[in-house]
Amino acid sequence: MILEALGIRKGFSELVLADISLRLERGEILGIVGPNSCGKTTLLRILAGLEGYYEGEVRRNGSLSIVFQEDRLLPWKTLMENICLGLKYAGRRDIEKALNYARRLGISEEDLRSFPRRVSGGTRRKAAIARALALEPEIILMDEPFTGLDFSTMVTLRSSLADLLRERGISAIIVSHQLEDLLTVVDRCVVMTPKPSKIGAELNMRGMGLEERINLLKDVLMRMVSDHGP
Ligand SMILES: Nc1ncnc2c1ncn2[C@@H]1O[C@H](COP(=O)(O)OP(=O)(O)OP(=O)(O)O)[C@@H](O)[C@H]1O
Repeated sequence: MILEALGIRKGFSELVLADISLRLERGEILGIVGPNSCGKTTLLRILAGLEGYYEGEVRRNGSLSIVFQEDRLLPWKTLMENICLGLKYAGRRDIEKALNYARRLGISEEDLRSFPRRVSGGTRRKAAIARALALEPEIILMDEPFTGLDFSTMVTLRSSLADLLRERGISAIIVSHQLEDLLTVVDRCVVMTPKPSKIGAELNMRGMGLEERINLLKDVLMRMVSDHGP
């Protein structure tokens, strides 16, 4: 186990996460799906240590980076400078390695030298992911990495990202509404119920083809809708 959540409970004006327990194994890619506002982002923030108050426990056995839903790039710095920002603060000099992650994700040399406003949304998303990978974390948490991208960007990002994670043995949790893209890359998937949310189902998808994965998830979602209402 590299990351584990035990009995997480968290609310704001109302209870959002009622009782969430999950476990990420070393080298595993875990998907999280769930209805709007069930608390997926809040859960990622708790796993990353960014939420001050919650009940339950998070256990972590490795370094962690998070990719937020918004790219959060500094507009006055080039993509290259943005990607290397964390390295600079960490006092590290392995810039070439960081830029290689960016290239592997499909960012061109020209875009690397450009400011965020000059490049496409897809390239900004890739830069945000490259910035997180540049720190060479053992765990990466990604909030909606495939959402809002055009089809070809999504397909190339999905495969280059999965290759990089597998190659480097990085353990990952990916939250996504893009079910087909998510299911293509995960080993396992957990499904959250509507809030106050719990884990409604846990699906081991290793060794399954995409169609089988989609059908399995569809069945589970249909069952959960009939149990919890729309
Ligand atoms: N800082 C906050 N203050 C008050 N309420 C919050 C805060 N953060 C989240 N919430 C509320 O908690 C609930 C869960 O939000 P969260 O963004 O975690 O859900 P989500 O599943 O990621 O949503 P989506 O599917 O829309 O991305 C929502 O009702 C949201 O309004």
